[in-house]
Amino acid sequence: MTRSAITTPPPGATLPEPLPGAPAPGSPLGSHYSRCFGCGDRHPTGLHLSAVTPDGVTVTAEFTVGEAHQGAPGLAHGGVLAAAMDEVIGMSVWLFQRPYVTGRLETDYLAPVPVGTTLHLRAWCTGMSGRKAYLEAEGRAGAPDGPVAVRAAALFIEVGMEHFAEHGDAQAILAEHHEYEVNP
Ligand SMILES: CCCCCCCCCCCC(=O)SCCNC(=O)CCNC(=O)[C@H](O)C(C)(C)COP(=O)(O)OP(=O)(O)OC[C@H]1O[C@@H](n2cnc3c(N)ncnc32)[C@H](O)[C@@H]1OP(=O)(O)O
Repeated sequence: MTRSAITTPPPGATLPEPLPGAPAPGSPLGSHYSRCFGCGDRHPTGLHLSAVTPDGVTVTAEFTVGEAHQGAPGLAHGGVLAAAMDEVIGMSVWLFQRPYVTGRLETDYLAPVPVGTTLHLRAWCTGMSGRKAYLEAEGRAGAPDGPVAVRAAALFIEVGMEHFAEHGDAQAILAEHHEYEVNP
């Protein structure tokens, strides 16, 4: 991965440990929003990622490239592949039980990805420092040990839950996250 200094953990960054209450290894991670382009099952043309965590700190997921995801005829759009990287990284950082958003996402495209290909995605954290989490992801074509078609490195920034209510749709949050208080 040709990651930049911005997505490289600084000296002293720490690696996450599985937290109490983390999903059991192999158990599916839920969608954070049913209409999310990345993971929502109610999004008509989204990526429909469903993920599992093998160990409480990393995430694996599958994404099958569909007709709605093309750039060149018959090939996945690069922005859609970046979205898949963003989503699987977002799912992995969700394991830390604090809300984060993408600050920076760097993507390397190593091979074209034809429609119908299933990408086997994996995301992991390379370090945490204050509000910053440094993460990487890869997508392998056809099998978990298939050739790497896309790679990413990212800087995610921790925010308060109010970030989503202030800038987004508070009613939609309440409809899906019953544990969330808009005015705590
Ligand atoms: C209800 C359930 C929902 C659950 C929802 C779950 C959603 C997950 C979805 C997947 C993830 C996404 O797509 S999220 C959507 C895409 N991303 C976004 O919309 C984020 C838009 N950006 C922002 O809102 C803001 O810029 C923030 C929050 C990232 C940062 O603003 P801030 O809180 O004011 O903090 P700020 O001081 O600027 O930055 C903190 C530190 O991070 C550094 N920093 C910040 N951005 C960058 C950057 N791009 N490149 C380098 N460094 C950066 C700063 O230099 C600083 O370093 P230092 O000076 O401290 O050293």
